[in-house]
Amino acid sequence: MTLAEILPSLGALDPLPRGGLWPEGTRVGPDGDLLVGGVSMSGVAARFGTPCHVLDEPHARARAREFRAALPEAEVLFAGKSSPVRAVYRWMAEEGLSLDVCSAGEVEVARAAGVPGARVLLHGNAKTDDDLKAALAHGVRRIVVDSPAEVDTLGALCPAGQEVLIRVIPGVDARTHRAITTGVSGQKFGVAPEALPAVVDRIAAHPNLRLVGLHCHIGSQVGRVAAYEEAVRRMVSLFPGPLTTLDLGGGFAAPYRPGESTFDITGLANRVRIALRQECAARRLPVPNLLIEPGRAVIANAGLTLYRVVAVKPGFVAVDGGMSDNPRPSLYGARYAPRLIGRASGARRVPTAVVGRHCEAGDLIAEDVALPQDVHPGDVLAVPATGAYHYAMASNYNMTPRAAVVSVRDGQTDLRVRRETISDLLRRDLG
Ligand SMILES: Cc1ncc(COP(=O)(O)O)c(C=O)c1O
Ligand SMILES: N[C@@H](CCCC[NH3+])C(=O)O
Repeated sequence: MTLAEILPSLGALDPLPRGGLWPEGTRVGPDGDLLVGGVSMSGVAARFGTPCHVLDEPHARARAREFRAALPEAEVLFAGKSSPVRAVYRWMAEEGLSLDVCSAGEVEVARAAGVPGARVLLHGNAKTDDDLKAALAHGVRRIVVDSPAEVDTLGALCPAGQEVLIRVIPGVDARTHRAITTGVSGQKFGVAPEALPAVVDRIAAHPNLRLVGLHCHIGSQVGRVAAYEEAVRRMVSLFPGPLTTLDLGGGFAAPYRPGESTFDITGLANRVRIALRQECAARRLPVPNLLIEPGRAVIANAGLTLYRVVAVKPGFVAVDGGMSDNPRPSLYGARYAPRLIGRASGARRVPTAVVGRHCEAGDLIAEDVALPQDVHPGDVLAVPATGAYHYAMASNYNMTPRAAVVSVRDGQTDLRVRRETISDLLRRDLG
């Protein structure tokens, strides 16, 4: 069936697709409004303005618990870069997750959220002295060394006994977008297997550093469980001797459009657990503590973004945000599934491109989505799956103030990050 054949058969209130795209418990009201966490989304748009990022707190917490339940023997670290919001770091810590950060800024969000350094791990391919100093000042327990030279820089700054891991390139192709494929040679992260022994020796020779394990991260928006199994086997084969820690990184995929599936966390747990035991037994190594660093798979589908329609042309609906709050279409060719909220429409559904307000033809959010033909300026659109790497990667392109972040739960709304103002932006411009 083609889209054109399906469109006229849809009713005035299109059902929400199943499968984890929207936060758990999201409902369509009889008036076409969308209720998330018991809160009216058109009400949120009216009260907080648009664009507005909304996070469903119970959904985020439930996904965090799911990871812990699937891998009770592992330490689950929330990838803080995916949603550097104090409340989110706090929820994750309350659910028993640790935190992975990669900059002084993320360390400070962790500190402000009350996440103790003992539960934080720092990584990054080009950590500045400021990043390292911020981490050490907060007592960050583990730091992932990404290059040979970093051993000396870190060793000179840190106290005796600093726990370190080494990020290694496992040579596993995650088969995701090239810009976020990080487990193969020819990209900037980690130490090649052949360079590993020299880095191990350099750490061993440093009085302040204590090597506890190896780290890898094969990429992001990875759908294949088998890629992680492969990574476990490769990583254990690279162990220079018994180590207490194997950090497999994150990257577990999230659905962005109807029909895409939620990552199989239980499948991951089973296959990784077996691979780890087998590989360690074969090499007569003790089984190390397993660490994983999910970001997107925890928080992406807890989030949605509300936009107001500003302009309409045949085939196009333009909204009051775009690549400044969502650079993912331009970076990775990502596409989303917006829906009209706030009113029911019986108008014919027509294939529509939802585009942003920025000065580039590539500034689009969705192509070929079935929207009612009568969508007009002032309408509100809701876009699911925006909880990860949206607020985190927002920019001020075209001097656009960044959007607010609001969280909802049990009918309650909390403003977590206030909307930026043009005065905020001008204050930095000293003339
Ligand atoms: C080292 C590391 N860990 C964890 C993550 C989290 O990735 P994701 O949000 O895709 O789970 C990233 C980002 O890809 C990363 O670079
Ligand atoms: N920012 C990317 C993923 C990179 C994750 C960080 N290593 C995204 O939105 O898909």
